[in-house]
Amino acid sequence: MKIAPSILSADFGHFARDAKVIEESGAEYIHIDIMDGHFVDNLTFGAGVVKAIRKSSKLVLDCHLMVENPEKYVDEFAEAGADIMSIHVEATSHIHGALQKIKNAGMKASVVINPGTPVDAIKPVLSMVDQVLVMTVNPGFGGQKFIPECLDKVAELSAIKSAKKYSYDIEVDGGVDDKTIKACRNAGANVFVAGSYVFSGDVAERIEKLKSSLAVEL
Ligand SMILES: O=C(CO)[C@@H](O)[C@H](O)COP(=O)(O)O
Ligand SMILES: [Fe+2]
Repeated sequence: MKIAPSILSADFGHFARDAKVIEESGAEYIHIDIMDGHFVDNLTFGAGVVKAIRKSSKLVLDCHLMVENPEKYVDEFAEAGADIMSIHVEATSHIHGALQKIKNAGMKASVVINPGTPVDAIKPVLSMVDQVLVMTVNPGFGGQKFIPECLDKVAELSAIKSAKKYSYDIEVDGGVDDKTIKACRNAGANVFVAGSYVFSGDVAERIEKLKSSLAVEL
């Protein structure tokens, strides 16, 4: 089980400081949301910010690209120090090639599906990915309400993983807090992104609360 605080909800003027706080609070990943203003109606930052965070943290940098044609940026993110590169199946006509490019560049390859996209859309690439990210809100903004229907897809991916003996992690992203995290875990997720929940209080306390919610029996 891994907690991935999203720096989309952190202080944009103090990423290095907030990355340290995340690390000291016991989270396993730092989730970095890259948005291009085309694939989603929001603009954030690019590989330069990943490079800066890499200098101040040893944590796994879990980069979630909400950009059109993400294959164009693979080398740039690898050089910046990204560990995991998540790309949306809806954002490229060449999902297999793009994931292969990420693996060839030495990063973990992760495929993402939006709330309106079925698991069928990524079945052909499930044997090759390190992680599947199931969006539990529509991408673009932090602080949105969790969409519980997305958990059926988490359960479906978990069943496929067991049946085919695949080894991908299942990550959920959007509206995750100390309550919704339990339903995500029960459906089969093992990586949990949380932005507004973690940063709207004491970061260490909130991460601890997420971890203790996960420790409660199924
Ligand atoms: O990818 C995204 C949003 O598109 C996320 O990673 C958000 O940053 C999650 O924020 P919360 O829903 O946890 O506030
Ligand atoms: Fe994200």
